[in-house]
Amino acid sequence: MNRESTIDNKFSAKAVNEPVLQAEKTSIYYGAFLAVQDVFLDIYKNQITAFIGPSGCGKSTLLRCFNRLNDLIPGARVEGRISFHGENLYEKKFDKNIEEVRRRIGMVFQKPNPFPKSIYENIAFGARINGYRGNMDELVERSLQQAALWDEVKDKLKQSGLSLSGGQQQRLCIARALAIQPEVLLMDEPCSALDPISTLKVEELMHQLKEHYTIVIVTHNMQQATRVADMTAFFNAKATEKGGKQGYLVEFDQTEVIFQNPKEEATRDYVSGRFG
Ligand SMILES: Nc1ncnc2c1ncn2[C@@H]1O[C@H](COP(=O)(O)OP(=O)(O)OP(=O)(O)O)[C@@H](O)[C@H]1O
Repeated sequence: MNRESTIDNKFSAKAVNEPVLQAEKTSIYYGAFLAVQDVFLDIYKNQITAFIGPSGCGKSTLLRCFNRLNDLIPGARVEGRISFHGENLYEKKFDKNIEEVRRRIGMVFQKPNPFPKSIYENIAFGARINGYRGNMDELVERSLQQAALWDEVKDKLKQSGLSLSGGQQQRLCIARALAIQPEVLLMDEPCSALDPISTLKVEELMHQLKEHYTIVIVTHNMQQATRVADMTAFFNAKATEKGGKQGYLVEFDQTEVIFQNPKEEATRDYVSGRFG
């Protein structure tokens, strides 16, 4: 996508909202391998932004940069800028505060990964580590309510989180993320391990959560993107001379534009199921 059309898209969406996170000419490497190149993208407050595109185009790689989770991968490196409320997230100032970055920008993974602890402790543990001094019972209830799980677990808070169904475990992980009061939730294919009913529950939950949180979701499920996302970014990958693949952002716009009237032919082909 050329820079001008990115700017056009940016301005049309900016009129609606302010960006919380921004990628500006962001390229991400694993060692010498350039996985994603020159991404310009804004994530708007209280909106859901979906990343879609074929396997290996760098959706998860970019997502993990938004809370510096890629720092944990040896050899991973970011060029260009990622900013959070206008401040460069990769500045030294944030190096010392990386836990705070990840508290404010939480993450939910593909596979539900509750701690092997009680349902109650799954919520309380992180809050305690983050220095929460308020009423813990209230926080546990509030977080489970927000994650639309309270009614299902209120009578068994001492049971292991691992005793819950997959869909419940994922909502427990969302509750755990919410308990440390983030501003942003990054969700990497949060429903791919769930059955259709649990998937719909998580999607309903996302609609409720966006009133208070900004959400970015990586999804392979295009119906899911159309159901939940306000904005959608379509990524693709091109073959490199060395036989690898390099990801790039093709088009970023309001979800209905991406699915009904995209500007790029590649987007049209992908959303109509012609490749991917
Ligand atoms: N930890 C890593 N070390 C080295 N290369 C990696 C690592 N993680 C991802 N890659 C490479 O970076 C590229 C982008 O991968 P990424 O997982 O971000 O793509 P994706 O679009 O999320 O794919 P999928 O939809 O299959 O999850 C791929 O070529 C992948 O092999």
